[in-house]
Amino acid sequence: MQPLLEVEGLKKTYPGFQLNGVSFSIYEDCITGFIGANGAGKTTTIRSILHLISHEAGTIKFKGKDILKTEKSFKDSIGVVFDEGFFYDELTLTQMKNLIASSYSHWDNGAYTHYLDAFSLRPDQTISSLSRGMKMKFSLALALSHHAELLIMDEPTSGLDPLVRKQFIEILKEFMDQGGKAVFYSTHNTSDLDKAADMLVMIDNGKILFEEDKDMLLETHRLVKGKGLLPAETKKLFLKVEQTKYGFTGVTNQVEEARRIFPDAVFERVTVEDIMLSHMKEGKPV
Ligand SMILES: Nc1ncnc2c1ncn2[C@@H]1O[C@H](COP(=O)(O)OP(=O)(O)OP(=O)(O)O)[C@@H](O)[C@H]1O
Repeated sequence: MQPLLEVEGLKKTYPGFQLNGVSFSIYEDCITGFIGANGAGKTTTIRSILHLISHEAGTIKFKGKDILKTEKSFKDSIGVVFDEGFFYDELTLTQMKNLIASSYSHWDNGAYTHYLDAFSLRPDQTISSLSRGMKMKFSLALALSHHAELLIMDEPTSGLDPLVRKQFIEILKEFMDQGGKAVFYSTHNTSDLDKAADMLVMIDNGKILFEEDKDMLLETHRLVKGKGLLPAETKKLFLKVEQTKYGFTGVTNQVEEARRIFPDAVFERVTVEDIMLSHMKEGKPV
């Protein structure tokens, strides 16, 4: 796998919070989900990558080149979608598009019209008349209309209904089918990542907890449900385990050992949410 974007040693300090040497890569032909609790540092990381905020240390390379030295070509190569689009409410979609299109070297009006049609958006509508879902679709249409190689999105699906989220995933897959592309997006909708993600990057309290292939994670973890009281000395087999008066439920990545010790327990496949929760303890990393 070829890294398209490499983030190395990113540091950004706010009072009471620090991105602390954040490093990870976004690979070509991969949809990478960026997960973590509220306040973990997802938006701060994305804004630092996009240079919307300054950072104190760290390098960001796109196709092996420092983006500070290739600012214009990096901007041309990425499509960006935020939770709330940065739009002027009083403008029509066409007026807003014209403003944005002029800053890209390879704007493709045919592609833009295609997406506007596909999303049932009217060019003469004003931004203020768009619902949340329509705004996201408009953002996506803009992000996909200048031959971007990498889509970077911060919670693009927050507050959207399941049907729009399904459509969103279909568009991402269509984008990826072109080949040589990559998507990086933060979300709390982990069930979408079960369907769409190839890689997962998890951040907690400003530090990367893991950067893994999703299928590998799902393959190497199991949700274990057993009866009775869990012996204290076996707790270390679990990333997180909960005991009730009826039995215990926990996520393990030591599946063979757990099967040996709990032959009567039920072993179920995990979801991205199970993995995420198993790495968090009441908002703090284990
Ligand atoms: N402009 C700012 N000034 C001061 N602190 C900030 C600023 N922006 C973010 N922070 C702090 O940085 C931390 C990380 O915030 P960030 O928005 O990156 O988290 P997040 O993972 O995107 O959270 P969420 O899932 O809730 O969107 C939080 O503690 C937040 O309060």
